[in-house]
Amino acid sequence: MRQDKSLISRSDPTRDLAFDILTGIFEHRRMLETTMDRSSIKAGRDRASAHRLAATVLRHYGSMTELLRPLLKKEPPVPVLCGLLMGVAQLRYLETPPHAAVSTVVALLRRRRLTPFAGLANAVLRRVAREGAELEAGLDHERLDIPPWLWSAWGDRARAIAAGLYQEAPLDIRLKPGIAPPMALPAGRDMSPETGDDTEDSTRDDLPRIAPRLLPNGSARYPAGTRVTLLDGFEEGQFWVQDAAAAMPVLLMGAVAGKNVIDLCAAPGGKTAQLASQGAHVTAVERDATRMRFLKENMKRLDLEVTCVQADAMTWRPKDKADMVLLDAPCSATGTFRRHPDVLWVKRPRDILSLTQQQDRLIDAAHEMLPPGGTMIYAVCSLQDEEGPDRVQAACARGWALHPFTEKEAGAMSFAVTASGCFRTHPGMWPEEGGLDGFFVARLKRI
Ligand SMILES: C[S@@+](CC[C@H](N)C(=O)[O-])C[C@H]1O[C@@H](n2cnc3c(N)ncnc32)[C@H](O)[C@@H]1O
Repeated sequence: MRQDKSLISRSDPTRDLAFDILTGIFEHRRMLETTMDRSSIKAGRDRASAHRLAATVLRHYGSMTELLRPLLKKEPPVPVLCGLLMGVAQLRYLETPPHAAVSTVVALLRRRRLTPFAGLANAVLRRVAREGAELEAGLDHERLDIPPWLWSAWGDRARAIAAGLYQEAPLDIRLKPGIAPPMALPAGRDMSPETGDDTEDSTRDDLPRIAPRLLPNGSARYPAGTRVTLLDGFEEGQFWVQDAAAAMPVLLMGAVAGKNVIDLCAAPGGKTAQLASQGAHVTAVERDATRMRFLKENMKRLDLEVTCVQADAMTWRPKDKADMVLLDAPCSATGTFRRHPDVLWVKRPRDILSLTQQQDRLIDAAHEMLPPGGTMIYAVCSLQDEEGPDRVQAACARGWALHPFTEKEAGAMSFAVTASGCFRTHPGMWPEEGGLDGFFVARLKRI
């Protein structure tokens, strides 16, 4: 295949940013959003395309690495592998024309002072372009695309969970009571094809709109890629972003109107908004100053009144005991891999241990915020037993009793109620409705 010289010299913000994201993850364990935030590339279309390319590599990382194995005499340096994987992703999944997929990666490696590997990349990617289907035959994608430590930790749930990896997550919102969900612009039609900037309002007004899907738990669901800030009613504070599974901890609290609820670990405030919009008197506690600022901005946009406390929930105590505590604890977030496929490759087993220690301390702190008989809802967006059922079991030896959920309480998601009465979802569930994030929720009563 002839190399296109014009592509070699041209700048390529999409692939540059995707490469920075991937090397950030695999060389420095830096989360994808951190690289996006730091990037000087600002055009919306470049950022969206870079995100899509990097996320495609992350979703297929294991199987694409395996596909490359017979074509490489030895393991290449990490940045070279990242470049090669970008090429394979474009060839196998993104329908990029082969000459463009190959030449742009070769050009990228040259720009990044990896010229000695340009010939290798050219030869390897040309073979993938020709023989990709045969090279891929027989690979167990689900098994390979989940890091081995997570696959074994998920046990017999692993294959079902992994099935959720290949579907980009939709956009879910929750609406304030009495508000109808707005129509949306089709994803990708909201930016100018020339500049990548947001389209003018007047241009947008001419585009056709699509209706959301109304989920049985009251969430409204839009196709992946829909931009929430462009939905009518966003500025007016009529709704907020929240995955359908993330809405369940508050829905499982039952009637909260008029109750004093302490919302521990509250930012950016999805659950705070749910509680406040249902009439609870909410005290939102958040340790991180920047995240607390987001929470306050969100409550202002939504016109919801909430008492905000910037403090460490491990040491902060309320003047009066609460009627209920919601503890949405910091966790590994492995349940969010559809939206954040980087969690799979950034998190390590040792992170789990440190998180479980924090979770236990926060559960103990919540104990002191409730009267005897008071209820805490414990939630994590983690798929790990250590952060879910094991924490509940440990709490039951320290002054708590599990108060099981009934299937009726879980409504349309009764399938997620476990034998012990906890609530547990994973990304492979509810495929007919477009999938769910992974969440674990338990109701504990202070003894
Ligand atoms: C899973 S997120 C919470 C999501 C939030 N409940 C929502 O629904 O939008 C966990 C939050 O806990 C905060 N956090 C972690 N440790 C904390 C602590 N010791 N005290 C208070 N907040 C903490 C983090 O800064 C983060 O914002």
